Amino acid sequence: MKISVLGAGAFGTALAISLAGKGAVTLWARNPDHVAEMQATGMNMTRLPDVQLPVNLSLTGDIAHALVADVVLLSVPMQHLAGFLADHIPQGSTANLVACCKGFEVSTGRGPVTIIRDAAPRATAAILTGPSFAADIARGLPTALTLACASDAAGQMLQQALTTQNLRLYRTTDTQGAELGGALKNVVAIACGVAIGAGLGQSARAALMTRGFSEMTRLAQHLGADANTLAGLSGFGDLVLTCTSEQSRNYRLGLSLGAGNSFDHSTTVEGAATARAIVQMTRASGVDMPITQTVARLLDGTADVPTSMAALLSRPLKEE
Ligand SMILES: NC(=O)C1=CN([C@@H]2O[C@H](COP(=O)(O)OP(=O)(O)OC[C@H]3O[C@@H](n4cnc5c(N)ncnc54)[C@H](OP(=O)(O)O)[C@@H]3O)[C@@H](O)[C@H]2O)C=CC1
Ligand SMILES: O=C(CO)COP(=O)(O)O
Repeated sequence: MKISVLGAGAFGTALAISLAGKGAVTLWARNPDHVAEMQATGMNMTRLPDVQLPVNLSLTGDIAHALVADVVLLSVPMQHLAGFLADHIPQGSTANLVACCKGFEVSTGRGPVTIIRDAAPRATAAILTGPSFAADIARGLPTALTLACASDAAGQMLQQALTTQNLRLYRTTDTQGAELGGALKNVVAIACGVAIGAGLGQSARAALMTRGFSEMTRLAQHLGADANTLAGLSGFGDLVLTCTSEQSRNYRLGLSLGAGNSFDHSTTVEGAATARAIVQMTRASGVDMPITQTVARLLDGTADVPTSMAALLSRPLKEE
């Protein structure tokens, strides 16, 4: 079984390291200088410093070479996925394509699996998502993720192919639920970061996590996804990790916003664009998404932290 990972960011590199422990893996980076640097140093200094790349991991800038694989992992940021597929994956492709990104596209409201299906309708489209920091996977720490694929047979094959000694995959056919969990938890993590950054305390964070989970489940059910998927690794599991750790870039963006500090906007923070995408998606449907709307307003600069918190606290009282 030959596996290729397209995108040598932190997550793609970590997955490639883990998978190289059990077979032939190719890691593709778009920048030839980046490939040369990784080959020379045996590390991905820019994206995953301090981690040695296995000697059997093949590094390439040649996408045609990388596409000769049984399974292709797509590890580019969400807002670039559609353009990346249009540039590199033939429309008639029958490959096994696994999205390794989290979010919704601002311009169309599509999630990663839908984007893959639209770009290559004959391909097998799947998503790998759940609670995991790239640095943990790369260091071989135990991690459990969700592999979602509409075809259970293909999902079983991918589950076997992508499970490693320390990376344990659970399987579902609910791709929509898996997409939504991974996308929405990032938005709630920004909100939690804001609360902690603004000094509102751990109780406020617990409230945001719980009501955020309720919001995630509400939207998922409205769209026809399975609430059980949201309660699993790709939803609840990733929410817990991302809302409680400063390793998370989404949470750190929230911390900066809450504390009034600057933030490096070249950092990959999927929840920012996703908050905007979800607000657009839900505008007509009437699904109540107060935390997502608050995060979108904070990011757009149309509300400040005290006003936003006051607005959340003054919502009409209701049953839990
Ligand atoms: N980091 C983590 O712990 C985890 C990340 N994820 C998800 O993985 C996805 C990727 O994140 P992550 O790896 O952390 O991001 P990084 O910021 O570490 O890296 C992004 C990578 O994408 C590449 N890239 C950016 N734009 C394009 C493009 N248009 N075409 C091709 N390649 C492109 C970058 O290339 P270049 O270096 O040349 O700029 C870089 O290699 C995100 O959706 C994230 O939510 C999921 C779980 C854990
Ligand atoms: O998705 C992640 C953990 O599962 C990584 O979180 P960040 O993108 O916020 O760093």
